[in-house]
Amino acid sequence: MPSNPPPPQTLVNSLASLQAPPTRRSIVSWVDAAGEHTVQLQDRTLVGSAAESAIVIADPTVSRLHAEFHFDERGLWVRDLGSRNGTFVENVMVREARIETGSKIRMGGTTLKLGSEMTTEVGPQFWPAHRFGPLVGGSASMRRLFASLARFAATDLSILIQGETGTGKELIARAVHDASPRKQGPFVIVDCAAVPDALFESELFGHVKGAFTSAVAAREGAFEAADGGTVFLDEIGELPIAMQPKLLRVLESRTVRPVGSSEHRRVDVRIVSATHRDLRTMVNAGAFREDLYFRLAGVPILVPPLREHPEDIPLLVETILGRVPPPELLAATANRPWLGNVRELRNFIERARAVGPQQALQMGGQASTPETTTTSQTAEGASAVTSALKSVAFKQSFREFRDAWLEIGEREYLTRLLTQHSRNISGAAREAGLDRTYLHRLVRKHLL
Ligand SMILES: Nc1ncnc2c1ncn2[C@@H]1O[C@H](COP(=O)(O)OP(=O)(O)OP(=O)(O)O)[C@@H](O)[C@H]1O
Repeated sequence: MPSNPPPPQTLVNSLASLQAPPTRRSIVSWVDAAGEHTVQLQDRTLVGSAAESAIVIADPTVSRLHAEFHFDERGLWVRDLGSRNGTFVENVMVREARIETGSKIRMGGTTLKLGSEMTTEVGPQFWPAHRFGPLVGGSASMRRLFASLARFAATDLSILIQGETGTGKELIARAVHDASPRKQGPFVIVDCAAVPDALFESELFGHVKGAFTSAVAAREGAFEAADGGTVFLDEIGELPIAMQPKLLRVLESRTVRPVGSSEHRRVDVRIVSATHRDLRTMVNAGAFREDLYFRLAGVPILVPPLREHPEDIPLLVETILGRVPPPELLAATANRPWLGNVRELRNFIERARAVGPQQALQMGGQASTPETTTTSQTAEGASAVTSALKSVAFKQSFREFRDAWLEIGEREYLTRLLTQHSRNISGAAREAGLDRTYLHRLVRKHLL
């Protein structure tokens, strides 16, 4: 593994070498119950309502394996696979037909429009499986994401993961590390939202004994601890502006200088960072350095919110539950906004395990914003807990029951604590006897 810093031009070149010259590709666009979609066609592209299809159409009038697009030397074809409601090209029912840019293809009640676009993408556009390491997802957007992760994990390029809270950014960072040649090396997480400004430099680069008053012993920073592996900079948008040039210098020189030391130490790390913010708008607002942004975003990855790929919910529920979910649980997860994304879905499933889907729904799993968390809601939460306890379905193991109730109790405690302290984390942590960093994590975990 190269330990010397790749100069920016090399970074650009190595990215360019992964890209093919622009070519024209066929795309189809459609609107269904899950929203608007555009997908690039491969040599053979299966279309249906089954989650395993390359193009998944959320429409019950579309058969699970409805039709196939395929190319041959004469052009692009659509072939009906014996679907229930048929495939139509310009309103004529077809078994197989050649189609061209602009053609309208109707499958059941959904119309797909054929278009084209210039692209430089190479490699498999869709990951062939519904899993990538610990991540699950069979939707087109997740399988496209998995294909990018697989492709870039093998490189040493810096990856910037952007997505709403609970979309799986940390899990993605781990999956990238595990799929990379550095997988035997360490994976070190720095939660930039939880590090006090004064300790940032020491947290990242370490310090020598006596570097500052509380430095009673030398301490290794995250970069040295991750030597040979990956540093995951979570919530990178919270990195104080004063730290940004220091981080940039380390990324450029691939050396760190612990606080209080004059010695520069060489480190060999891969950087993966994540944020729920749009760093580009922060750059425009002067809150984030443009040069650092480009250093971090060698490969920008956008993780879709759960509401944009609701077809993945059943698979996620099954994975979280560890077995085929009962129909009433699946029904309870449908048509909800899931503002807290997969984390909120996980919390909901854990509550539903303890009290059943209906009670879990009544207890409210939706993310509440600071502005909307009121004392009356807290009281409602408390009575919901009390009534939920009365109707516990003692179906699961003791361990599952206990864990689910701990979650409920934890959330209730934190809600009251934060309300009492007007969301002042330091004050709340003091009263609760918790470390501020830990409280911060709990608050994020429960979407409070
Ligand atoms: N695609 C997925 N497959 C399986 N589990 C997932 C997936 N995405 C997220 N999760 C689960 O959802 C929860 C939240 O994921 P994670 O902590 O990675 O989100 P995040 O985007 O980093 O959140 P935050 O921005 O709040 O830190 C975790 O329990 C994680 O295991």
